[in-house]
Amino acid sequence: MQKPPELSQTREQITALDKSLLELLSKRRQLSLNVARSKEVDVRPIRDTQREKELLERLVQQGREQGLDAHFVISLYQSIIEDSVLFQQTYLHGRANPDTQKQQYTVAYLGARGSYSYLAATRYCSRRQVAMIDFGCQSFDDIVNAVESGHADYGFLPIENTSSGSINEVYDVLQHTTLSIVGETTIEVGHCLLTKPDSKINDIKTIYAHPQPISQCSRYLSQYPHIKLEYCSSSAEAMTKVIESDNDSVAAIGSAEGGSLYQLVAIEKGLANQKINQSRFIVVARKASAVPSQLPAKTTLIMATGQKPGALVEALLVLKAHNLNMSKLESRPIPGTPWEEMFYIDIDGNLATTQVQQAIKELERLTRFIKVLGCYPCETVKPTQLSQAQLLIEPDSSKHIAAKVSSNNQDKHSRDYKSQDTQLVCQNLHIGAGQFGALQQINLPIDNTELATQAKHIKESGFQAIVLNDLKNQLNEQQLKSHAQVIEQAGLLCVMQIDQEQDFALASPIADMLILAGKQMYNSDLLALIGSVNLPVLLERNTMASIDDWLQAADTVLSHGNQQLGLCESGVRSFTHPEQLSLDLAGLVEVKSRSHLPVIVNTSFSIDPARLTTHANAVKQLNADGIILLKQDGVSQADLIHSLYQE
Ligand SMILES: O=C(O)C(=O)C[C@]1(C(=O)O)C=C[C@@H](O)C=C1
Repeated sequence: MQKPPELSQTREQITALDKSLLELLSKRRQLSLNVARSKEVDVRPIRDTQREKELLERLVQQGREQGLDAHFVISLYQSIIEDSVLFQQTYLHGRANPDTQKQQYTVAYLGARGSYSYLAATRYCSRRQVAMIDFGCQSFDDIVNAVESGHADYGFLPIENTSSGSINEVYDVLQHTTLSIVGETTIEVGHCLLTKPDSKINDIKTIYAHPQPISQCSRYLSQYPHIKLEYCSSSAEAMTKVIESDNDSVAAIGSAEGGSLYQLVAIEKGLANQKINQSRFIVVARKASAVPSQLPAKTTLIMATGQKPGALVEALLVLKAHNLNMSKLESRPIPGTPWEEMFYIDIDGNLATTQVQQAIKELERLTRFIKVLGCYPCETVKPTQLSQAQLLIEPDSSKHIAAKVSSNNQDKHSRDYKSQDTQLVCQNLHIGAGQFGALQQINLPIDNTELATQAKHIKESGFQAIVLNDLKNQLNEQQLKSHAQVIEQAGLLCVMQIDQEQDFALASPIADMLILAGKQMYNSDLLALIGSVNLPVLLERNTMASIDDWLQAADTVLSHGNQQLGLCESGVRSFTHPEQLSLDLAGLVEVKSRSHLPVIVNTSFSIDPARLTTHANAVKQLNADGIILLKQDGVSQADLIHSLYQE
């Protein structure tokens, strides 16, 4: 074997290379700032998931050429993109609130340097590239007082943790404050056992910690029943106790980063019960902030509905009616009024929009008390994923799998195989298991301006998605991508129909959902392909196919892994009117009773537009899980959709 280079020499090379990598990352960050500047001018959303998908796909390919694993490349770039998105958000939020721009912020937080609140505050300031003057406090009330009295610019309050849940005391403090929530930040909480350098785990007799880490590390602590637990008001206080102690038998629970500020070492790591342990903090300030429209925003409300039965449901229906997603609902008792609750609600939406304003106005009529606690940029960056197809499925090996699995095929579509109804979930479109989806099919070709106008009406009419078909004949890749972007900007999902084999490669990287056209129902290669993607798929019945054939084709798809499968009934050829399709309503009932898969009905080719309302309602009565309606020029289908959603 050839003698390897000296270890120290190789390490020097790695050190130099890492420095270059950091320089490149810093340059990339500056470029993303330029992107934010352009988006500020063009008023475009920060997030462009289509661009991210293209970027990831290219990088996976380039990485593969360099011998790098696709999953490694993806996870690396998901972090880089998260940083880029948050950096851009911070920049635009700062531009929209110029009076908050300072060289340094005084920040009030719980505990002292080294506490998790301190780490969250440091992270927040460093992203804003401002110096932080830290103002440690003994309690949440003290934090709020420090900001209200002007001693601090911002206060950091931990609001929830992924393992121990909501932090009730913070909700109680929020009931009475005049402060506004202006931001949020989430940090990874890596609990470690921190000791003086010479301590060993077997020597430890006392552990100091805040009650939250103690509850989050209960499984680890139960291994040492002889160790005494002493509660502290913050993790920083716990660390101080250890460093000030004159013996080596004491330890604290805290982060390795925090511990190093006290010269403590982490002798055990990963103490939390749950592998992913994160805490979300809210940032409060005296003045509310404005969130530019390009940023994903959250609005937090508190309200008291009174004790009338169903009052909360009524209030929540207002949010539903305005298509507002509620990402959190908490209730807390109101001091002095037993059995009455104050509700805390996080809405995904910007207070500046009429949608949110209108909802609040309606809530004001239904509630006894309502207050907006703040509107702020949402800092959760959901990572963009690539489908299996985009991760490049080797065609030969996929055929091999197809042969193997088909011999082990046991009626996967049947209710005997799976008793629960399958539900297709694609953002706000849910099909099956009691949820009804409404999709609008439009005719191509269409130009982007006209598409944007139509998409707006389609959204307003209550549909959740647009279906595009005849792709390859009508559009090139670029046009298809820009159509998908226009549809996404209208807040709708883009469903693409695979009419021929070439459509699959074109549509699967862009679409939110696929429909395999009935004429391809017997194409086993295409069934295998749609069975291998991580995308919801509807399998349309061939106009000549029996229900058995249809369900057998569904089994082929399910056998390849894709369980997000639904069926699409568009009509069958009848002997009475061979030139026109007729909707097989008896077939719909049969397939619903035999299979757990959701069934959506496409009325485009089988129903006379004059009788659409009657037929669409019949389809709903027969337990179909959704409907596809063809767009008709100059005809509004809003009333019809509305009636389908009435119980
Ligand atoms: O290209 C953009 O529009 C960017 O904002 C840059 C970037 C990136 O960092 O690559 C970040 C966010 C977008 O979602 C897509 C890409």
